[in-house]
Amino acid sequence: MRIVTGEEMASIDAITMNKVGLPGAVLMENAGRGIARKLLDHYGRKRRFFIVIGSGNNGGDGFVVARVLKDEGAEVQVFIVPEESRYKGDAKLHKRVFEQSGYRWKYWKDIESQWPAMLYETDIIVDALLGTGISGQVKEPYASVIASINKLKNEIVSIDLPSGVPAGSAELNHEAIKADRTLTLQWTKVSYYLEETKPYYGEVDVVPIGIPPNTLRHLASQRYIWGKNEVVNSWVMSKPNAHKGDNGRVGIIAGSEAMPGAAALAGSAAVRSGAGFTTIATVAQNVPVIASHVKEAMYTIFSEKHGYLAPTETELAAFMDNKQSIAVGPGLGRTPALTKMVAYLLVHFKGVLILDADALHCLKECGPIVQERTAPTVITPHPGEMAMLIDQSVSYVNKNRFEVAESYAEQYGVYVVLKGPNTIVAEPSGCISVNVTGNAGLAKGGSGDVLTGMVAALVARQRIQPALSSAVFFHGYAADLLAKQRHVLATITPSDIIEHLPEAFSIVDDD
Ligand SMILES: NC(=O)C1=CN([C@@H]2O[C@H](COP(=O)(O)OP(=O)(O)OC[C@H]3O[C@@H](n4cnc5c(N)ncnc54)[C@H](O)[C@@H]3O)[C@@H](O)[C@H]2O)[C@@H](O)CC1
Ligand SMILES: [K+]
Repeated sequence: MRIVTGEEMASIDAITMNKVGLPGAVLMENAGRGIARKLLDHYGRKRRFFIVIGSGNNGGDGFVVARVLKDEGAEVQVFIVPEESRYKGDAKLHKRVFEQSGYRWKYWKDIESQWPAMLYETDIIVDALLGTGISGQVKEPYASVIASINKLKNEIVSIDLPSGVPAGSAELNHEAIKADRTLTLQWTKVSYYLEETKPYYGEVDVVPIGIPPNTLRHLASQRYIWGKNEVVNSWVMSKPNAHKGDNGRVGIIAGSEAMPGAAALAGSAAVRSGAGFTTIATVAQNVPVIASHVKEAMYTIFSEKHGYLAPTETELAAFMDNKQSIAVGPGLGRTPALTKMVAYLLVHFKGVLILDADALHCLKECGPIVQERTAPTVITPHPGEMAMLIDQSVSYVNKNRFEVAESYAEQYGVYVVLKGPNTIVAEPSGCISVNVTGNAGLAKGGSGDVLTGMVAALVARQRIQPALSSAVFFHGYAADLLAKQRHVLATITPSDIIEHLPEAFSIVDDD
């Protein structure tokens, strides 16, 4: 399933009309009919609908919804916001079809004074005011209509996207409809995955409108959702006669004297995610405590300085030998020795190198080596770490997640796993996949260490992009499984996530 901006949606609509030959009025009929069907399925015919219609094609969809609901015997009132003369093209056509079907609309401004009382008797408000065609601040009379609707307690269902919310960005300096439910057309829009605009959408359901998939080849951007189907379809099953070496040799460099837990979580997650061999490199005093938690791992003791890892090049060279992937970072602390270690691994390690947590802070100094590296490099920043890497604020990163992840991945030739709600995986090619699993129970120290261990295990035996996207999926999916058992998300711990990985992985049925 793709994720699009308003401009991309308009260009695909145009290609469908002009190149494929499916008229816009048919797409609008499909859109309105699909939405009416969902409304009837969800709310039934006995509910009363109040449809508010704007002057663009989103309003045109509103006329189709109104006609189909009336055809089906539902109680519907229709109000248009602009002057009648403003309707053009397909919206004008469907306004006429609505009228010729014997149905009537009223001007919003004529009922404005009585509408709170009218709406008191109305169950559901359908918002067909503005769609993907909005530009800039919402102008009058739409701004006042939106503000009035938001004051009501009625259930609000938006067509395509909540009116006033831009499709492709989180630029929102004005009031927009706060929908309970959004029935989005054909594909979800970028703003649904951004922290600032997501809450406006409410629950989202996708309504196909008949755009042929081959039109997608005209899109330059590649953003898509990585869901259960993608995980299952891309999963490479273990061979029935596999031996340990076939399941990947994974190295985890983690844990200073004060932070043994980070190494235990990352190591344990790698083991639980099916790594054939997991070796944890840490300070000597950590080994007994970590080993009591991660019995299956092997241990390498690195030289240290004041409780922080400071390995020699010989120690690093020996550790790298034979490994498909190495993750560096959890619980290491930011020391000059860490920067040296990261630089050495970037140059000399030929497998997949995963840089997380403290190791990310070395990247600014190591930029040119990262660009020159030919083996795959993965970085797993949370928004704060990403902001540090590009010298921007966290709010800038949150508002521009797609662009930030994509441009960093392209500039440095790395895979970026930008964490947060709807974690993004950006490939060096610019291709982006978005995760839809997970919940607030994951917002805890240690949860990133678990993901790092999972990533290290999966990249060691699967292709890199599906491995990253699927690791993120399983991490969130385990949290979703736990959420079904617990009423309070706050009680979910990173260790619980590790324990639930077998249940999460069972969707790929790898016996
Ligand atoms: N043929 C098509 O292109 C299809 C489009 N569809 C619908 O059409 C929508 C896009 O249609 P449009 O491009 O006509 O745009 P919209 O319906 O989103 O709105 C554009 C209208 O709003 C006005 N407007 C723009 N910015 C504004 C602002 N800041 N404040 C107040 N008014 C503003 C414009 O003057 C124009 O009248 C989609 O969201 C979808 O609902 C669907 O019917 C499927 C087919
Ligand atoms: K809308």
